[in-house]
Amino acid sequence: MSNQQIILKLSCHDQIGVVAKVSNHFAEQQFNIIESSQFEDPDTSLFFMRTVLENAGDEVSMDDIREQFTPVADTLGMRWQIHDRQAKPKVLIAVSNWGHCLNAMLNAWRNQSLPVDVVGVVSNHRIMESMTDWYGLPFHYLPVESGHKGDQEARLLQVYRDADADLLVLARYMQILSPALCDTLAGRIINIHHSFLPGFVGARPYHQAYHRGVKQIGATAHYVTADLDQGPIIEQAVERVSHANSPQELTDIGRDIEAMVLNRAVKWHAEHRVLINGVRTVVFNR
Ligand SMILES: Nc1nc2c(c(=O)[nH]1)N[C@@H](CN(C=O)c1ccc(C(=O)N[C@@H](CCC(=O)O)C(=O)O)cc1)CN2
Repeated sequence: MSNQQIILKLSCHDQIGVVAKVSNHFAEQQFNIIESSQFEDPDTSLFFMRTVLENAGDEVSMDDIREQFTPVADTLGMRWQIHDRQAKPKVLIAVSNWGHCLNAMLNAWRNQSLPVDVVGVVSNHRIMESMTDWYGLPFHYLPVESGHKGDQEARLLQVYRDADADLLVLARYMQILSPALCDTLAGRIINIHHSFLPGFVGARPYHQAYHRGVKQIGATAHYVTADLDQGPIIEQAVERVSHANSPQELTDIGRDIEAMVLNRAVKWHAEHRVLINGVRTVVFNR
C-alpha cells in the first residue's frame, strides 16, 4: 500500500450518478475514499464535490491519475482538479506598510500550521524587509513610480512566475491590481479586506465604520477580481465594538481579526477546500 493520497475537487451540472461514477472509477483504480463532501446549488443546479482518496495499490503518477480520470470527467461535463495531498502550494505574499497579516502568516508557515511553501515577499515599500529577512525569505522591493504602475505590476508577475508560485496573497497590499493581472491569475489571488464585506468597500473602512456607528467590525478574505473588493468571499469574522471606540481603536481591534481570517482562507485554499461558484464560493471546511 503506497499511502499515496490525492484530493479531487469538481463541479458539474447536477445529474443522477455523479458520486457513483466517480467512486466506481477510483475503486477500480484501487483508491479508497477517506473524506467526501458534496453540495448542490439550488439556484444553478450546479453540483460541487471534494473528495480525498487513498491509494491502496502501488503509487501512480499524478499525470496518469488525471489521464485515467479525464474520460469520466468529460462524460459528466466536469470542471475538475486533482492534487497530491502532500504537495504544498507555493505562496508569494504582497504587503505594503502594515505587517500584522504578513507576520501572522509567516509565523503560521514557520510553525507548519499553514500547509504552504512561502517563496517570498514583495512590497512597494521597504518597511517589511527586515521582518522578511528574519524569516530567511527573499524580499522583492517593487516601488510604484508615478505613471509607471504597469511596469511595477509586470515585475510583480515576473517574480511570481520566476518563483513558480501557485498563489499570490495580498496581506494588506494597498495597490489596486489591473484587470489584466486579475484575469491572468484568476482564482489565484487572495486579499484581506478590513471590513465585513459587502459593507465599507474601498479605502479606510474602519473610518467608514466609525462614522456609520457600527456595533461590530469585521474582516473578509476573498479572491481578487477586477471589481474592487467584490471577489468571491472565502472567509469572514466579526468582533463587537461600541460607540466609545475611536477609529484608531477599531483599527487596533481589527488587526487580529484580519490576520486570523486571512490565515484561515489561505489554509482552506491550500487544502483545496474552496470551490468558486460564480461570484460566491463553496467552502468544504467541516
Ligand atoms: N483589482 C483589485 N485589486 C485589489 C483588490 C481587489 O479586490 N481588486 N483589493 C485591494 C485591497 N484594498 C482593500 O482591501 C484596497 C487597496 C488599495 C486601494 C487604493 O485605493 N489604492 C491606491 C493607492 C493607495 C496607496 O498608494 O497608498 C491605488 O491603487 O491607486 C483600495 C482598496 C487590493 N487590490
